[in-house]
Amino acid sequence: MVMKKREEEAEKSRHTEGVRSLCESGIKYVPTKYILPAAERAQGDSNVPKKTNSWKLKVATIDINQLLEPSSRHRVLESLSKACEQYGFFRVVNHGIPSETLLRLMASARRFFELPSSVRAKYMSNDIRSPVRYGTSFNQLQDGVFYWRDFLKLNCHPMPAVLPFWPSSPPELREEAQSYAKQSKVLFLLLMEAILEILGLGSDTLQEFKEGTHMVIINCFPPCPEPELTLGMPPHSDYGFLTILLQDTNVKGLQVQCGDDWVTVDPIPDSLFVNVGDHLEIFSNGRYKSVLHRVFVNSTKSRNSIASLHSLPFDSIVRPHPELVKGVEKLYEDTDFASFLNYMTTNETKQKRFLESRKVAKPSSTATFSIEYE
Ligand SMILES: O=C(O)CCC(=O)C(=O)O
Ligand SMILES: [Fe+2]
Repeated sequence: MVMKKREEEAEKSRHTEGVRSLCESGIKYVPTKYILPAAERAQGDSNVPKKTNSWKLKVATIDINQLLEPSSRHRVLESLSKACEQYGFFRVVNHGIPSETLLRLMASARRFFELPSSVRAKYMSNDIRSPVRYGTSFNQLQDGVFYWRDFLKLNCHPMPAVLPFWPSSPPELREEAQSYAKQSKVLFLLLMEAILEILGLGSDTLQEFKEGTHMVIINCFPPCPEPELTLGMPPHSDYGFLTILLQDTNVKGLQVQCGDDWVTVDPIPDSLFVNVGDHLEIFSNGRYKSVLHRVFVNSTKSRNSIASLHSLPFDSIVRPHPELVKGVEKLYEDTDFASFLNYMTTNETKQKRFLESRKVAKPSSTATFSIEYE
C-alpha cells in the first residue's frame, strides 16, 4: 500500500524539477528516487557521538580580531594550525562581516527559493562552468539516488563580469550576494595569509588567491515528509582550499565526520563555520585534511545554508607546495580544475573520491581525530 503511494508520488514528482517543487506539491511520502540504502541514512539530529554519552564536539573558535592583534596572533595561529591538522574545520567569530549583511543575504536566499519554480528553472544548467547554475540533488548527472536539496550556484569571479548573469529576482539578491562575496573573499585571504604563515611559506600564493576562483552556493533543504529515509547532501568533501559556511541559525542540518561518528554542528548566530577543502589537503601535502561532511533534513522546517568556496585561479595547477615536499614524499599528483570537472561529469564525487584518485601513496585520507568534547 505504502509502496503504491510512493509510486504515485514518484509519478507526480518530476524529480528533476527539484525538492522545493516536490514539497509544494504536498507529497506525503518520499519518492523512491530519494530513498537511500539503510546504511547511508542519518540517525537524526545526533550531537552525541556513539562512543560518548553526553559530550558535544568542541569546535575550535578562531577570533579574527585576536588573529590581527600582534600580541595574540601567535596563540591564534597555534589554534588554527591544530584545528586544520586535527579536525579540518573551525569556527570564526569577529570576522568583520556585519550581522545585517548575513541576515539580508539569508532572507534574500529564502526569497529566491520561494519564487515560482518556472522562474527558478530559468537558471537550470548542466554546464558546470556557467556563471549561474540552479539545480537539485548533489551531482545530478551522476546521482543514482537523489538528495533532498536544491541549490543556486553563483560563480563570483571575475566580478563584476559575472553579475549580469545572476538572477534578477528577488531584486536585491545580486547586491546582497555580491556584497557578501566580497567580504567572504577578504576573510578567506586573511585566513590563507595565516595558514601560509603557519606552513612557513611566503606570500606569493596569496597573490594568486586574489585572482582565485570563488563560488557561492546557496542551498535549500525544504521539509521532507520522511527525513529518516534520505539526506540533504551525502558525505562529501569540498574541492577548494577553504569553504566558509553560513548556516541558517534556526535549523540544524550540518554534520561532520569525526572518527566513526557523525556529529551535528550547531549553528551559532554571527559565526561562520570554515572547513578545509581538497585543494588545501593537496597543497599542504596532507598535513591538513579536508573534512567529510553531510546534511540531514527534517520534516517541519526548511533550511538554507550558504557555502563560499575559494581556491586558486581556474588555470592554476594545484600541487603540494615545493617547500613542503623537500626531503619528504610527495603524496598527491598535480591536478587542476579541468580534471576535477571532467571527473565530476563521469564519476560519483561523494566521499573523497576525487582526492583519492589524486593520491600517489595511499595514506589515511581522514583527519586523525584526537577528539575534544565539551
Ligand atoms: O548545508 C550545509 O550546512 C553544508 C553545505 C555544503 O556542504 C556544501 O554546500 O558543500
Ligand atoms: Fe560541502
